[in-house]
Amino acid sequence: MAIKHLKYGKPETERQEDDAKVRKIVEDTLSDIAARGDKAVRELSAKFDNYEPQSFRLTASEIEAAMSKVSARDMEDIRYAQQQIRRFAEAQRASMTDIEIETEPGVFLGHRNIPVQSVGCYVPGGKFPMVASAHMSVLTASVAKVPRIIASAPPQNGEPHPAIVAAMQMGGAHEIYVMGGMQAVGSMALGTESIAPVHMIVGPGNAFVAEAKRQLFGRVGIDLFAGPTETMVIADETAADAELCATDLLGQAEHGYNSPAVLLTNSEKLARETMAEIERLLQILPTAKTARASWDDYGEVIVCDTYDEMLEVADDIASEHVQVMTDRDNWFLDNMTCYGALFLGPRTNVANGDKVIGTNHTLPTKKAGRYTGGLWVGKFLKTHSYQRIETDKAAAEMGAYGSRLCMLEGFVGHAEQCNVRVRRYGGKNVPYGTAAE
Ligand SMILES: NC(=O)c1ccc[n+]([C@@H]2O[C@H](COP(=O)([O-])OP(=O)(O)OC[C@H]3O[C@@H](n4cnc5c(N)ncnc54)[C@H](O)[C@@H]3O)[C@@H](O)[C@H]2O)c1
Ligand SMILES: [Zn+2]
Repeated sequence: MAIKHLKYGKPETERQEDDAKVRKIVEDTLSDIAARGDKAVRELSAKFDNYEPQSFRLTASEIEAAMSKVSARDMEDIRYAQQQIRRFAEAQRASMTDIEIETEPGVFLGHRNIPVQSVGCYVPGGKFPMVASAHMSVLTASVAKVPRIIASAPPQNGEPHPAIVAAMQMGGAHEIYVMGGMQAVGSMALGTESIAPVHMIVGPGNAFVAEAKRQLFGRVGIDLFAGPTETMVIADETAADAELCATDLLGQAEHGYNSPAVLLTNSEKLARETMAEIERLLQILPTAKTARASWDDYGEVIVCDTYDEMLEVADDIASEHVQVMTDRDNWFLDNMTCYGALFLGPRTNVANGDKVIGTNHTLPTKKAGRYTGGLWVGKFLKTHSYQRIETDKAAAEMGAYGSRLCMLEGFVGHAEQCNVRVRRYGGKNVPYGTAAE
């Protein structure tokens, strides 16, 4: 087995120190919002976004005014993207059905999928106004029929971003706020004098946003841990070249200063050519400053001997995005178990997934792909079970088993819940505090 690193990112210990700093800042901020509500939110907004509006919530006429600034071409593109996302989300919704079966004569068990009743969708917009995140969260919640969908994005130069407002409104948001980062997530989850709290917070964001959601989990639901973007390219010489690999790595490294980009290949030649191509592109990419920081601190190049080794490394890293360009893309689809989403073959790419193709772009980071997939309509649905017994005979029979199994554990009160049914519906005399025969 030979797995060789041609380039390493920051060591794990340094990454953990960064995480600890973020954890502390978020903890203090959330306590402050819980204690001082709107006042705290106002101060944070002034400090981080230089934004102090009358109200953080947009009125109907402010929404209309913002939307009127969006060009017809942009509106049409947003509509197209939302159509693709809706189509796929509706098909996924249809895959989840309510069920009811008769497990024994007269015994009925079922489940119902019930929408979360209120959600807060965070749409990031610090570095880039992420219009697409509005489709991913708001529109998907609409397909799930969530009755109250509120959405928030940071201001851009002191104003709501027109295209984000349009995407939120077209996606079906019922309330639109202009708040950024931790203060948006914190106020929607905890509630303030002016914002009624929600039951669940969804959407991606920077390290502070992701950490705020993590800390709020329990008090509210969250979709998943979706922090700074990560990308992995799995490539061999048969399907990819240095230009494709380098472009796909830098395309996602530009998200911020802390976006891991990993090349995994079985060709040292392709690896070295890609590294050279990355240096060339970093001279001309207009967003090279952040892409360079990410590549220097978090970029990795790993060369394996075999496809099995590549699979093992890929599952271990569990990257958010995995672009596969090999002679066996479907083999990776069949065998990979830990990742956010797969992008198969050289003809598609992560940017398609980010913006338009229809799969959700809110995906697990920091190895969360080991225990969850990305945001999808199912995350907005709660699956609740129920049971019903329709015959006296079934009540007495199930009750007798139940009674004995309760007594096996010493639960006399539980057993009596069963016994009273055995007596009433089965006509049997089960003395109080004993197991039914
Ligand atoms: N995992 C996913 O599914 C996914 C999808 C899309 C985007 N992303 C990630 O979302 C992130 C978006 O980050 P962003 O920063 O551009 O936007 P953001 O909206 O997440 O954060 C911006 C806000 O952070 C606050 N802020 C600014 N400086 C701060 C500081 N020093 N401390 C605390 N808060 C501060 C401000 O209120 C600002 O409005 C990127 O890292 C991107 O990779 C992830
Ligand atoms: Zn992206």
